[in-house]
Amino acid sequence: MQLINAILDNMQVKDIMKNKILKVSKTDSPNDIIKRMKESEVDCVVITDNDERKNNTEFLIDFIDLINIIHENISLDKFLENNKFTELETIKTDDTVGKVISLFIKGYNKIIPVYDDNNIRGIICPKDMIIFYNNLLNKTQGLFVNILDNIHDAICVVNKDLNVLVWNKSAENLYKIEKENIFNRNIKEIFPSALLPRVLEEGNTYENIFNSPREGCYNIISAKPLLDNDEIIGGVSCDKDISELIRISELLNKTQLNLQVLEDQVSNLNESRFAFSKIIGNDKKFREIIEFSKNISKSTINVLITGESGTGKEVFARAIHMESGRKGYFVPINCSAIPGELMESELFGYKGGAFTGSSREGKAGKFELAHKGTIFLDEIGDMPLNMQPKILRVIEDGIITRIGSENSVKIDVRIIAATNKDLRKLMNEGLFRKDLYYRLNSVIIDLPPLRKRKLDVPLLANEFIKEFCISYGTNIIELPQDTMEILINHEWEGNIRELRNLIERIVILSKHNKFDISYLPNDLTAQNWDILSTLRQNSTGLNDKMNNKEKELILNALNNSNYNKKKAAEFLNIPRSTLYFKMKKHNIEA
Ligand SMILES: Nc1ncnc2c1ncn2[C@@H]1O[C@H](COP(=O)(O)OP(=O)(O)OP(=O)(O)O)[C@@H](O)[C@H]1O
Repeated sequence: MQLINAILDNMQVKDIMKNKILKVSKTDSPNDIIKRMKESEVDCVVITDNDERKNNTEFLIDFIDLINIIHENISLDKFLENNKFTELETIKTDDTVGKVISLFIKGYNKIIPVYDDNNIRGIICPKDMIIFYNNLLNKTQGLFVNILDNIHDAICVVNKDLNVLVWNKSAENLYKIEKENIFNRNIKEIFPSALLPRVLEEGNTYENIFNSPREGCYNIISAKPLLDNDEIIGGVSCDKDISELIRISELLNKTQLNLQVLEDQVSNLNESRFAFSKIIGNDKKFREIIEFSKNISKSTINVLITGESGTGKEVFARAIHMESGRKGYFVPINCSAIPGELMESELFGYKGGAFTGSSREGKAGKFELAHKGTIFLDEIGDMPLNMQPKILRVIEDGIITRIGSENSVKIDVRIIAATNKDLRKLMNEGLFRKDLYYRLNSVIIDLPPLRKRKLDVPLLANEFIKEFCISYGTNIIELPQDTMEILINHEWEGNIRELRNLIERIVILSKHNKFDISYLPNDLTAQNWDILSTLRQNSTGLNDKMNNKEKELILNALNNSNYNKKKAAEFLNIPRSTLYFKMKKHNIEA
């Protein structure tokens, strides 16, 4: 109704009035006027003669008035004298249509003349108004149906007898019932357990009730009674189709589950990759170091790992973290790789907008990231002097403050530092703080260089061969004994890293051919030339010895048989043709 009123109040009388007006004189005969009205197809006429009884100089009479005049056999003039016009309502061209409608609603049922500057400009007939109003109702009803059909939720309206009055397109789709098949039918007949009968019976509102009308179809229903002056005149329900949501949520659950499984697998993989069990080495001293490291893993004691480059310091640090069972991350930071001026922000982070170019949200530092985990300060010997007291403070108080922030954060981080430098020497040179050194070295794990556990070389080499052959998809290659000897005797300044890189090179070069000694880098073969030549010499000597022995045996057989080749061949237990061949090979005259 509000919508109709708004439409009516936005239309002016001049938009709907009839402006075809037939003007007649009061001296004209009523029969003649009726005839002209028919010809002109108008419902009423305007009598234009001046009359002092009215302000208006024009009067309006309609078809019925004229019939009465003829019936009563009086003149038009007499009819006008009877003052009937005082009963006519008047209206102006720019009045709202709403004003006209309210006149008719109040019971007025005659033509309304429309005036503008005291002149009749048009008329409004009750009959036309009924048609206009009816059209308007139909249009607004169409508009409502259109609106309802475009609502994503299924809407159902029933009257107080539970007969369906409204059933929108979404309801058709959701319940697979066409409007024509449900209109005016009792909702209970179609949905015996529908919510609306309960709503009308109890007068209660229900919200967000879960419902699954058929397999794979899920919805949430809200329903409330429709009231007119506290009297229930029907009910409306609104059903949200959440089948798609449920499907997506099931999918999400499944995906989450898969993700969890994958995450578990990855973390198992990672864990096992870095576990102590994956550290290769049978050297007695080295095994003792592994055992010792395992034992201190569970504590939170700070650890300093020393050893030449490539001896496995990071491998040990990761294994200690893994074995410790700490839930946080293992966060490695290479102190020699970070410029001094960035070190503080890398380690402690910064508050948003702390300095030019810093991100607005700020950034957590490595210490924060390692909360409940382990931070690995690799190459600690390269830690700038000005940073060392700050590291000491974190070790002592477990507190960090982001650059630019006034708030300190308490963290729980296990510290493992590593170095291939002599920290004592650095201390003596004033490049490393004593207090920091003594804080870091609660436990020292000193890893031996590879040249001090030479017997682990074949073990490591074969493990790396397996690893790279698998990752490059080649057949597992076997290193000849002489090559292995070279590897065992090599100095390995780069330690395990150098060995690992070399094996990778060999595997790549051997991909399409068999392994060849030339695949070893020149410096390695040059360094080990002595071993190589001894090995070669040994193998050449054997061949020569065997050849000499063969010649000696053949000459003996020939001498004993007086150079009778048949007898000599029989003696040597070889075919005569083979004897001839071998005599030729050893330059023995026949
Ligand atoms: N015992 C081991 N078993 C198997 N692989 C090892 C072992 N020790 C080291 N490695 C491998 O050797 C390489 C070097 O190890 P790592 O980075 O731990 O050495 P590092 O002492 O930390 O070196 P740097 O001092 O240069 O940082 C890595 O590829 C690592 O996987």
